[in-house]
Amino acid sequence: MFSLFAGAIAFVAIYAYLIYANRTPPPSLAFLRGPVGGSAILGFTKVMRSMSTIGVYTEKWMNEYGSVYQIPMAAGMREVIVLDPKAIAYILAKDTVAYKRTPALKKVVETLIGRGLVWSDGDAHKRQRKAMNPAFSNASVRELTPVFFDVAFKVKSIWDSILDASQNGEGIIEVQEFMNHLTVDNMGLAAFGHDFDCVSNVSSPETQPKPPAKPGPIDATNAAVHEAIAVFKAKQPSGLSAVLQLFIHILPMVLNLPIGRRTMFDKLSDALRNILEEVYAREKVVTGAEGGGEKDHAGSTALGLLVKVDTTDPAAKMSPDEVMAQMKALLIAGFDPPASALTWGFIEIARRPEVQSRLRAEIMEFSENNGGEPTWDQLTAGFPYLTAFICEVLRCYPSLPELMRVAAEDDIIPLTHPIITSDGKEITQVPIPKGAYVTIPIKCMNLAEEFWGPTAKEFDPNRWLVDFDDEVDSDEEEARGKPQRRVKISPTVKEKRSEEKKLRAKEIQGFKHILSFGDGPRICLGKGFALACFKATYYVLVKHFTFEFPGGPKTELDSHWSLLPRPKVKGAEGAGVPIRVRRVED
Ligand code: HEM
Repeated sequence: MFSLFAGAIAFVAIYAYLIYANRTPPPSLAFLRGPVGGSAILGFTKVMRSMSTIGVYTEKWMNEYGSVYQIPMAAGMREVIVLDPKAIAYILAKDTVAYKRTPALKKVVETLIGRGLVWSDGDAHKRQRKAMNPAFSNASVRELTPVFFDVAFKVKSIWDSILDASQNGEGIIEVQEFMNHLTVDNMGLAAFGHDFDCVSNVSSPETQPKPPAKPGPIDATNAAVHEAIAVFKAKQPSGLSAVLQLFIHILPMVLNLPIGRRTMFDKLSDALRNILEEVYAREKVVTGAEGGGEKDHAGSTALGLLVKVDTTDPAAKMSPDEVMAQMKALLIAGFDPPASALTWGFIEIARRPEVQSRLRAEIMEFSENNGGEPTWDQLTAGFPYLTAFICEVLRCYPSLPELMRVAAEDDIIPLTHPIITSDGKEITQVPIPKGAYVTIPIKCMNLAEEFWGPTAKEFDPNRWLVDFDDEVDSDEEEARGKPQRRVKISPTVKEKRSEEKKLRAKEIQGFKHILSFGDGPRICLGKGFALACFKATYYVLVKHFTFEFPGGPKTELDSHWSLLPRPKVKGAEGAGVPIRVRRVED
């Protein structure tokens, strides 16, 4: 009886504290303005993290309170939202040292991936990044580009057999599922030198005719990864899991509860550990690390390179656990974001016939003039419309909608434009107290009218067709030497573009002024890898097939959470994106 009474008192006290904490910012952040209210317990967590409203309120509040403001989140926690380009560049430049992953995020990474590059900070991060960079350099991606074409052609041949087996030469193909499998095969072959053989084993949903069965049993290692991807794709967090995740930042131990997603992570982790141990052991033998072997194979894949680092450079030495964590990170980071972005690209292709025709025209023109598939240099220096299309996919659909960091020390953040404090003063720098949670809302920065103008929310690859001479990045610079292909620009488009050049988006750092790959020391390691894979995949599949939604271009979309947010067609099973595919007529 007494314990019941004590429990009730404790509950009321915690509830009252949460209400109080949500109403009053801590003194160190009280100078920042921001929205008040929200739910007593959750603050604004729900609107900030819900798929349908992510970015929407962030932009509205930026217009109201300026480019740095604070909001109450779950259980009295406060987040400082930063939408100032200079401030973002500053924070991300000091990433891993003055700004670090939050304890909750570290816990997620540790649970799912292990204590490798993605988990580490400071010097440990620098050391591991240095060891991994060469495997993802332009020179490596140039070598790997034929792998991306091979995997795309594998998808093509399966789609051909699906269309051959159909009555009317068309098929409703679950494109997201194929993109999941394609990205895993790309990672396996390019990074580990291992064929996971996922593309040939896409399960056949009822919407598509069965491709001819592949003879022979599936290798046990590959079966494990196929199963993990299937779980991953189908699993939506349960209601309880979704609620608990709102509290992850204050109670990281909720991750240890045996809720649906944790079980899914464990399964994925186990499958990956088995696969990677096998690949690691094999690679060690091949590279001669365990006596004899074909030493020249070392360095040909990311794994080969890591094993070589492991054995030849004591300063850069990585522990076996670190190597394992890197491999898991590569498989997960190299699978989920690119599969999601590729799928978004096919969604836009299916609902915008004009974009689809223009992409195909550019690809056909190259094919007719050159024959064969383009090299990495040709993909990088040419194909302006394909490049613009990919930039627009990345801008509109960033796989990570936001980055969150915790300040490891007191700091002062510079601003591009001043903000007004809660007592009406104008400030050009923002003091950030140690321990403050700082959020960089990637999706909002990519889509805010403040930076991208009145058409910010529209999917329009044309916005990227400025003179590429102004917008050279290092890849394009390197690929020069070949004649540049130019797009003919009409006077109206020219005028529109010169307006766009004045847009504040130019103030944003990161890849082509978008933050989808992050920035600073943690900028996406696989950026070049992803871009080459996207270009090869669209080149092959858009050249040979047409895409349309069975329900027409206005087909409604919904969202699905696996690890990261994924698109789905409203009402479709799991993360389903069924698209009607036909062969391109000669
Ligand atoms: C559309 C494709 C991709 C997107 C949008 C994307 C996005 C990102 C972002 C935003 C980060 C920074 C995370 C942070 O600062 O907390 C990141 C880091 C990373 N990405 Fe990617 N990524 C993509 C593809 C890839 C691929 C294909 C690979 C592997 C080949 C990869 C490997 C990594 C790794 C290892 C990191 C961690 C880097 C570090 O902590 O130093 N990513 N990615």
